[in-house]
Amino acid sequence: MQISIGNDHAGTSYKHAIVQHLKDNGHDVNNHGTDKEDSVDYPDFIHPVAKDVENQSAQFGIIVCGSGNGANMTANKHQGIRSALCWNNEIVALARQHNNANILSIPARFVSLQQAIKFVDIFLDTPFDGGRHQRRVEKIACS
Ligand SMILES: O=C(CO)[C@H](O)[C@H](O)[C@H](O)COP(=O)(O)O
Repeated sequence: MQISIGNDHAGTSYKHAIVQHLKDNGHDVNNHGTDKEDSVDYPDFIHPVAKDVENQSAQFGIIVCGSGNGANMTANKHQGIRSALCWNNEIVALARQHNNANILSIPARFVSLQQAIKFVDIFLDTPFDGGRHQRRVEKIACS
């Protein structure tokens, strides 16, 4: 599966571990950085991930910053994006099952690395339920 990933300086260490985990599990990864710990502006590294998912050059995106909020707000500015800020396993699963989320936003300063990697696995392994949720998801997009 083609996955795009991006992060700010608060998410760099988690990003590196997540990229390795994804590659170990046979996924292709577009890493949009940042790859350093120097302070950066998260929109610069999140917009490219959202564009990849929006133009379907990646099936899913993973974005990582300190609280997850700024990255999530940035990604959701893109028309075709449903980015979910998640902080426990159930919320990750529901983001896929009920909201057909295509980007996972991880709050690196508030969850452990082990939790973050588990969130990625749940996100990629959980299908959208469709049904009544499809009707609701279609109403999210503003015309
Ligand atoms: O998007 C954020 C805030 O909503 C992220 O948490 C950033 O990583 C955070 O703002 C960075 O803060 P810093 O003090 O500049 O490291």
